[in-house]
Amino acid sequence: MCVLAVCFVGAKGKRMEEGNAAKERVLITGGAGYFGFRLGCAIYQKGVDVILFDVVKPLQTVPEGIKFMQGDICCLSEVEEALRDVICVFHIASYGMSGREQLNRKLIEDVNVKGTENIIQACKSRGVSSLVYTSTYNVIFGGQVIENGDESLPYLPLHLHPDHYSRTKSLAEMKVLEANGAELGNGRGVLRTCALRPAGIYGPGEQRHLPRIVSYIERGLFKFVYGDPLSLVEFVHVDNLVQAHVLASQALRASKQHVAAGQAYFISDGRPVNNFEFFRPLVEGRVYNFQPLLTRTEVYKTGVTHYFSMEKARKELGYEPQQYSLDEVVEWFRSQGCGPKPRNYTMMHLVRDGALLLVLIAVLVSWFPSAATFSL
Ligand SMILES: NC(=O)c1ccc[n+]([C@@H]2O[C@H](COP(=O)([O-])OP(=O)(O)OC[C@H]3O[C@@H](n4cnc5c(N)ncnc54)[C@H](O)[C@@H]3O)[C@@H](O)[C@H]2O)c1
Repeated sequence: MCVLAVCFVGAKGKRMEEGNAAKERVLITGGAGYFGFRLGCAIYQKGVDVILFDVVKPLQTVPEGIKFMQGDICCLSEVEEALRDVICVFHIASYGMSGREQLNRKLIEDVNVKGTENIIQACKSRGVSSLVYTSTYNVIFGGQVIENGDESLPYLPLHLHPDHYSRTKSLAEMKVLEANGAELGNGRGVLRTCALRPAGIYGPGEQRHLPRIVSYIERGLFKFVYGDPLSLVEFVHVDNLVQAHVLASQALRASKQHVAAGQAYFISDGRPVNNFEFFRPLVEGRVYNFQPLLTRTEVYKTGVTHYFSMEKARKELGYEPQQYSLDEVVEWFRSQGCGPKPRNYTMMHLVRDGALLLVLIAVLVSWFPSAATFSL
C-alpha cells in the first residue's frame, strides 16, 4: 500500500507563500540523497519552490522553506499526488548503485525501471512539461576502453552489462528519452525530456563511494581495486553536476528552443585523471573509516580507461565545469572526526584483557575434569 507522508519544513513554509502564486515549483526524486539534496538547496537559492521527494527522510536538516515529501516512486498514486503544480521534475532517485544494494535485483528493477515509468506517466497526467533524468556513464561503459567518447556512441547492449543497476539505468534512460514529445493530458502541450550521464560524483559529505575508497586504501586493496596506474577515468564535483542539471532544465524550455529535448549529455569535471592521482589527497590526508563490500562489478570496471568529451554539454547547455579538488573533501572528513585514531594501550584495554583472561581460565578449569572423565 502506498502511504504518502508530507512534511512542511521551516518557518511555516514562509518563503512559499510570499504572495507569488505563479512561482515555479520543481520536484526532485531522490531528494534525500547526496546529489538530490544538494541540487534542491541550490535551486531553492535561485528563488524556485522545491519539493524533495524520497522514500527516506534526509539525514541533513532541510533548509527553511523547502518542502520534503516522503514517498515511493514505485507507487504511482504517490508520485501523481506529489507532482501537483510542478513544472519540472529532476528524476534522481535510484537503487543498486554500489555495495550490498547491488545484490537486490528485484528492488533495483522496481525502483529504476518501474519507478521511472511512473514518473513519466505522472508527468503526462499532471501536465509537467520538463523532465531531467540523472543517468550514468554506465549506460555506455561496461568495462571496455573508451577515450574521449561522445554521445554518438551506442548504448552498451543490455545483455553485456556486468551489473543490474547499469542495465536498469540504461532502460530507464531510454524510456525517458522516448517520452520526449509525448502529449500532456488536457491539451497542456508536450513533455520535453533529457538525460544527464554523470561520471562518479564526489564532494564534501559524499558517503557512498569515498568512505569505501578510503577503506580500500587502509587495507592495501586500493591497487587491486583501482587497477592500472596508467588508466584515465573521470569524476564530477557535485556542484558541477548541479550546474549541469540547472542548465539542462533551462535548455528544455522554449526560450532555449528546447535544444536539450530528447538529448543525452555526458557530464564530468572535463579532466581525465588516474584514480591514484585523484585520490592522493585522501591517502595523504590519512582519512579512513567504514566497511567496504567489494562487488565483482566494481573491481571489474573501476580501473579501466574511460572518459568522455564534454563538448556537447558545453555547446548546447553552456556547461562550464569549475575546478575543484579533493582537499575540501579531506577537510570535511576531518571535521566529522575521521582520521587516524591513536592506538594507545589504556587502562580500559588492560581491564578488558584481564577480564577476557579470567573468562578463558574459568572455561579451561571447568573443561579439564570432564575431559579427564571422558578419557577414562
Ligand atoms: N554517486 C555517483 O557516483 C553516481 C554516478 C553516476 C550516476 N549517479 C546517479 O546519480 C543519482 C544520484 O546519486 P547519489 O549518489 O546522490 O545517490 P543516493 O543513493 O545518495 O540518492 C538516491 C536517493 O534515491 C532514493 N530512493 C531510492 N529508492 C527510492 C524510491 N523507491 N522512491 C523514492 N526515492 C528513492 C534514496 O533513498 C536516495 O536518497 C542516481 O540516479 C545515480 O544513479 C550517481
